[in-house]
Amino acid sequence: MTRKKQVRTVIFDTVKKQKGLSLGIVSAVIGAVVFALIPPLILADIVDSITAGTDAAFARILLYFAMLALTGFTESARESLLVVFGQKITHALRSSLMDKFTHLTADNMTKQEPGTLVSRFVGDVDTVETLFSSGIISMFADACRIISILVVIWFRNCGLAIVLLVLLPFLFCFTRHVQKNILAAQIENRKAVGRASGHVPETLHNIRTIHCLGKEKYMEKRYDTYINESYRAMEKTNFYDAVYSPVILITNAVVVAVVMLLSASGNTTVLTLFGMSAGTAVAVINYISQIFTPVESLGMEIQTIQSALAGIHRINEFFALEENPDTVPTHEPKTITARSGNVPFVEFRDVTFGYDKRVVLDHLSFKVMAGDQVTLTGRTGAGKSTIFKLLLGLYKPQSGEVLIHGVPAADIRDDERRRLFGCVEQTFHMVPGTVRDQITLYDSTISDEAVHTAAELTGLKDTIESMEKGYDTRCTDDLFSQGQWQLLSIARAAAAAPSMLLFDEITANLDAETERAVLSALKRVAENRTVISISHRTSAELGRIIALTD
Ligand SMILES: Nc1ncnc2c1ncn2[C@@H]1O[C@H](COP(=O)(O)OP(=O)(O)OP(=O)(O)O)[C@@H](O)[C@H]1O
Repeated sequence: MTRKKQVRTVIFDTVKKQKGLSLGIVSAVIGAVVFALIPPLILADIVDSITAGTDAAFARILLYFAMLALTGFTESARESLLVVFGQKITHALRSSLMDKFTHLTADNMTKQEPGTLVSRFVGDVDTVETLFSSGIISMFADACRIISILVVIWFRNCGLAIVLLVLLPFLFCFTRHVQKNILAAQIENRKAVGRASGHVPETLHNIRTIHCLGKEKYMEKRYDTYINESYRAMEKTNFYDAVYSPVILITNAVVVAVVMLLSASGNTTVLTLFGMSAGTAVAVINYISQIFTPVESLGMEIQTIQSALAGIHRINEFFALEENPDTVPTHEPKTITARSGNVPFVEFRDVTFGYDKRVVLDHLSFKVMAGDQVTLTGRTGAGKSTIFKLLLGLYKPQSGEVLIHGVPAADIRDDERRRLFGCVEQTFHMVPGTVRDQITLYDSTISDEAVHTAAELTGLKDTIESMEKGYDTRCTDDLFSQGQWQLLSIARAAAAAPSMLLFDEITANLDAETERAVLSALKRVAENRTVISISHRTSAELGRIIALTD
């Protein structure tokens, strides 16, 4: 099932939750547009009074400054409220992305590249924030400002209004051209940055192989290529950024000059369109600079919006990925572990499964009864670990059924799954925290007694208790040897007292002596439990053998 979440729904939910803030933004936007129109009109009046030889009332001068202050105040209120709103959106989006990530199907989760994922959580979400702090709402405010100024100019100097009406579409086309090129360059840059950020963890992950094969230069070169691609894309963006603003400013200056020249001409026809009083001239110059400023920022805002759209598109793609179904069980909760009798603990009934189009398991059938201890063997890539993934409900079979006590494995609830299965893999995956946290995995239902018993069963008790802080020692990579980590892994599996243990080649990376220690711990923990283990080596085999053949 896929939750119908999209960037749009996250934004609407935030607007609904932040009603006061949203209302404040709307008032500040309207206030800023209206108040910005008034000062030039008052100024025109004052100048006309002075040129007519009458006294410019002190109150009017005060009002002019008060209006200027009010315009500044509403504009900064708008900016501040938009920044706060943008941060609320960022918070909501990151929470939703994390929620989505934790619900992804195993298949989708393993396909995520770390670099791309990070750029989605950080870069793409930031672009959506700028959509609000300096994008869509500022653009709407600027559009309202342009229209309102045009209307006022029309009543004061219709010739200038006509000039602006002719000029603005050209400016708009120029702006669009610049924006399109900037967007293309930004997408190129984002891809290159994604590749570069993915390259660092990839290098770290494979550092030993790189050193062994002497591939340091190759890795450096690849990183340089990604950085250069990003640099070239950034250069393109900077070029268009640098060209855009001067063109707008020069046009502003030319329009003012032309209108002033025309209004000073003696031609009566020209004067019917461009003639104006000294006060109106002052107001008009003011308005012209006011109309060019929003046109200039409109260009930047459209650019912000376009790059945010690319970010929104990528986030929506992520939101559209398939999720694990909400485990609404088809069975009564807490009944699976209790079932026994003739129902097999595990049954693979004519199971066919593969990743993408490649078939890994082809019509596989076998049963494991409660208390059985079996070992899966087969050539590498035969699908042994895949059987575990199906058992744990991480994947569903393409045909056939994987049943745990008669219930499809994928339908088992998460809390019940930990009571059913204890899984030990080839390597230990540490969680941040103490030795106790490694064993309990933060499950508060696992008592201290269970933790101690698990440590004792695996032979780790003395080692842990000899540490200064015992079970409360914070774990670091060098706290235990490889074999001891593996024993801790077995303790983790045993602590929840699961009905079944799954061992995936747990002695694969160990020397002979450590292997013996791990195997004897494994045998103690496996006593009276159902066990399925994967093994290439006969020494590690446990009970009945199920061989996977081609
Ligand atoms: N998440 C995945 N996406 C795509 N292919 C996968 C995935 N996991 C495993 N495979 C492929 O499926 C096949 C079976 O893998 P699996 O790990 O189950 O084999 P295995 O028998 O456990 O092998 P080994 O003994 O080497 O661990 C392999 O060819 C592997 O490359």
